[in-house]
Amino acid sequence: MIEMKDVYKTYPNGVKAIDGLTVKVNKGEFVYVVGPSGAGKSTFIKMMYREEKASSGYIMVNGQNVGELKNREVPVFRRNIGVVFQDFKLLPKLTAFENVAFALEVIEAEKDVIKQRVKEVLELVGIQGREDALPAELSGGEQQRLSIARAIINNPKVLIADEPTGNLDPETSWGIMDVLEKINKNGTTIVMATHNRDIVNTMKKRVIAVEDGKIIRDEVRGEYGYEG
Ligand SMILES: Nc1ncnc2c1ncn2[C@@H]1O[C@H](COP(=O)(O)OP(=O)(O)OP(=O)(O)O)[C@@H](O)[C@H]1O
Repeated sequence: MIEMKDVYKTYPNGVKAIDGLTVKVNKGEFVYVVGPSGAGKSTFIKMMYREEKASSGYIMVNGQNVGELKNREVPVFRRNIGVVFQDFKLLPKLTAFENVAFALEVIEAEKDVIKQRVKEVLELVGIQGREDALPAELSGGEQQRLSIARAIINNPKVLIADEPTGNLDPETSWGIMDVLEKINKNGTTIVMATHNRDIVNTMKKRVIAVEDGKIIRDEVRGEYGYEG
């Protein structure tokens, strides 16, 4: 599903963010990526959806060699990858419905299909009935649910989340984790970078710890493992 081999990433300013990384994530897994600030977590996961290009090494995602993708092939490649961010990145002038429908309009799905599918995903994430709300009219937790709905509208094989609970209080964060669990149970592979110790320690899933651009720990039922 996701495979990286001997991957390096140096940013144009000379920062070595990823320094020889090899890993495999199988279909249906739920993986936490942990590590100190600046360790390279975001860079690691951004390379999975070609937001950042590796400087060298081999990256395979959903059967596609990411390094060989031409720029014009990236949008189609990304249809099979949903992405969720800490700050939601919703379009502020569009309603909840429109934010989610957008990805289906791009692929010219029929109106009825769009309506039905948006209804399904809003229900799945638990914000049915809020179709007409603007993002600013939703709570932080609701906005994150909406951004998850947008990420899964195309039924992606992989969902990548970069600190999805980073802006949310603990109780709201648990609600988001329930939604991600449900999506994972439906067969979607999830990779989630997080600083949330409680969530990682409670959920007992695979934990990959990154430090100085390298994987220093990879455990099947791991713990967060950092103080503070
Ligand atoms: N676009 C960029 N240009 C230059 N350097 C960058 C860029 N993005 C990240 N870096 C640097 O690469 C290193 C790894 O950053 P990255 O964001 O991947 O870490 P992180 O583990 O996700 O950190 P955090 O937990 O704070 O989000 C850091 O030294 C960072 O300053």
